Amino acid sequence: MNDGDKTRVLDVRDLEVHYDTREGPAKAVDRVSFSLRAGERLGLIGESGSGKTTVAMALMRLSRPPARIAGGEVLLADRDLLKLTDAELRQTRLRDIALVPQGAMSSLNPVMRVGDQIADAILAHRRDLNRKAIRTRIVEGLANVGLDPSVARRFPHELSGGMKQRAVMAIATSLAPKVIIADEPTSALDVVVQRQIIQTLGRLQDGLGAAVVLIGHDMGLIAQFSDTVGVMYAGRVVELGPVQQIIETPRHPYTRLLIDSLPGIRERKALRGIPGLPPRLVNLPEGCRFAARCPFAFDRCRAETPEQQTVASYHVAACHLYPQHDSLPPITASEDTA
Ligand SMILES: Nc1ncnc2c1ncn2[C@@H]1O[C@H](COP(=O)(O)OP(=O)(O)OP(=O)(O)O)[C@@H](O)[C@H]1O
Repeated sequence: MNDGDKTRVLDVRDLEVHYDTREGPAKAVDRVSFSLRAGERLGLIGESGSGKTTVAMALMRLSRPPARIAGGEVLLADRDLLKLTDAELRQTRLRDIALVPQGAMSSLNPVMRVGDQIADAILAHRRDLNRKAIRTRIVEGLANVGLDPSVARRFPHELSGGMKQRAVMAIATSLAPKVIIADEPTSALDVVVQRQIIQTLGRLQDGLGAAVVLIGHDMGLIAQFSDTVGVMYAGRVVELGPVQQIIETPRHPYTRLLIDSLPGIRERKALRGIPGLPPRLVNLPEGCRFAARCPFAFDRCRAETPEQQTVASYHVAACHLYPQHDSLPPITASEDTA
């Protein structure tokens, strides 16, 4: 029986990433856990600085000083990526897990034709393929992201922003990875192109049967794409659950404020307007990282870090309101304007 769609392809457990600073470690990613099944789409959302890119880099084991993976596991099938040798890691990247990095321009080599860049990615793994087979794969790879075969002969500067992003997606998926991490693949593109790129990512993923982690700060775009949404705040996943539940009955106060701050979820606006600022990540006191901005905070929130609680089926929230409550209490007028 093929139960591939039920198989966990990525299991992230208690991932911790610190930036070493003169004042001590900044805990930019703190015990982040989530898992993905084949074909699943997880959207990871949070304000700027919440740790999304730091997670993406750690999932590829691309963290560089001052960033340091301080703990946890990244299980691809049953292998912990954090324990692989450098040679094993080179084989695993692109083939098992691939990153569509933030900023297409900076990830393309400006002095190399697009086709050669795809060929390089393939050749790093498939020395057995001859020129014709590689050529076929380049044309297929370009077609999969909606690009004409002629793009293979072009240099990055000859392409529009959207085409560059598609070219990056073609390189990242040239070895048919099982997991694709897409870090804000639409930032710096106009709204129409953004939607097209997300649709292309979806089609590409369907074709490959891959799982996707889509990182972004646009709840509309994330909601449109994802099956599951993880909400990050100051380095922690504060809520994780099915997209519809997250939108309709958010349990964590931060998620609720995030959604309430959107003029209309379908209008695809960026996050804005939660009063206050996230905490500094060095020398953090015990307690919930959101407590200072939370309309529901009580003494325990400032003293004890909340762990994830199951709040509904496949839905967790890291908040001391649970499991005592079924849902989030209403925000009163005075709290609303606080
Ligand atoms: N080189 C660094 N040294 C110290 N702290 C850093 C460094 N790089 C990032 N950080 C901190 O790590 C935290 C997470 O940053 P990260 O870039 O992962 O956030 P993000 O959610 O991806 O933001 P964005 O949406 O703007 O890309 C931030 O609070 C940032 O201040």
